[in-house]
Amino acid sequence: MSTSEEQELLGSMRDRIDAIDNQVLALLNDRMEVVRQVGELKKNNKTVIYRPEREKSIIDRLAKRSEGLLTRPAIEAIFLEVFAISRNLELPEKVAFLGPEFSFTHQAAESRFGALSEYWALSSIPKVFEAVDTGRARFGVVPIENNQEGSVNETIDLLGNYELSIVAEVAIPIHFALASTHDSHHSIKKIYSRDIAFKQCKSFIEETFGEDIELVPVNSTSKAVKLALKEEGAAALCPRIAANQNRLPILFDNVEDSEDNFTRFLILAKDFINQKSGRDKTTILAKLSAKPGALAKFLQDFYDAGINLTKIESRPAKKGKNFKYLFYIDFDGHFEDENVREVFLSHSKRIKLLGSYVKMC
Ligand SMILES: C=C(O[C@@H]1C=C(C(=O)O)C=C[C@H]1O)C(=O)O
Repeated sequence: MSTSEEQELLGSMRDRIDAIDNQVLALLNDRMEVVRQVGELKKNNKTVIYRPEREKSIIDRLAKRSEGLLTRPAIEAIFLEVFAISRNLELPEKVAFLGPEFSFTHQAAESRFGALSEYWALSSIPKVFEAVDTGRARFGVVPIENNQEGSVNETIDLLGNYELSIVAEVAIPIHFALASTHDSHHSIKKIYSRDIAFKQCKSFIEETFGEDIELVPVNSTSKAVKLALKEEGAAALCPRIAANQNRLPILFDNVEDSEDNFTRFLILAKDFINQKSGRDKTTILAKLSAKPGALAKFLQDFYDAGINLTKIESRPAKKGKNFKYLFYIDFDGHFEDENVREVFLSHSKRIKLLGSYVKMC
């Protein structure tokens, strides 16, 4: 094919793409008009805007129906953004998250609430709880666990102290980059980062720098980037996006020890109840008496009801000198499922329901 024929073919294919885009745009506008009407209805009924179980059922249906090149993750990526824009149109809702900007929590929040939502970076997990509790933010996003390092105890304890609900969970892969103004690691004498990042990149640091390196923990990877930008001989271990946003060159990318490094985040709201989606997870806090066998009996009731527990974590109740414990428990199912209701009924005084939500992990 000659160059001019190729140009002509490319031109006609691009014309087809333009025509299809016109249709996609018109259809999206039609969709948004219906969404706006749903929003009106919800406002009149004072019902919640965000319905994760409905969004999941749309993606399930479309993934099953798709006959073209789009895979389920591709459909999910496109439609999660469409939903986020829809919700923003129904009612703009502020999303607080554990900052700073471009933190992993920010990435988790954006994966659910899209590019157009109003975000609010807060400097600590308690501040995110407080913002949602006082109504200054409609949603809060906080980390709950990393699959290499375990639970974020601060989040578990705060779930016990506040009356907030878990609306949804999000897991995102965690990748770290080593960024510095120096173009050789031999010039680097000091690395700034969060404590947890040093732990997750331990082998890389040892193999690259040996003993000859100072690791300086700071509160956030963004702060690490800012310090590394200013200081001679310094580097930051940070999310790639944090380095890029601050124009700090990346020397090594994906330096985490495990390729299988994920962090799970919770989306919190006040006065929020999810309807059943068919694939749900429920989280509770259980306060058990300090009698022998109390935990065994409690867990036996879940087993007898055919409920699959997916996580159990004990936390000190932090009261008195007799060392009582609270148990943070995740299990498959929705609080309205018959078998779950029965277990809840027989332990009503011991259980605090934190939420039932679409199981994503
Ligand atoms: C439009 C709705 O509100 C939100 C937006 C959705 C959408 O764009 O399809 C789906 C569920 C809700 O999170 C709805 O509830 O149907």
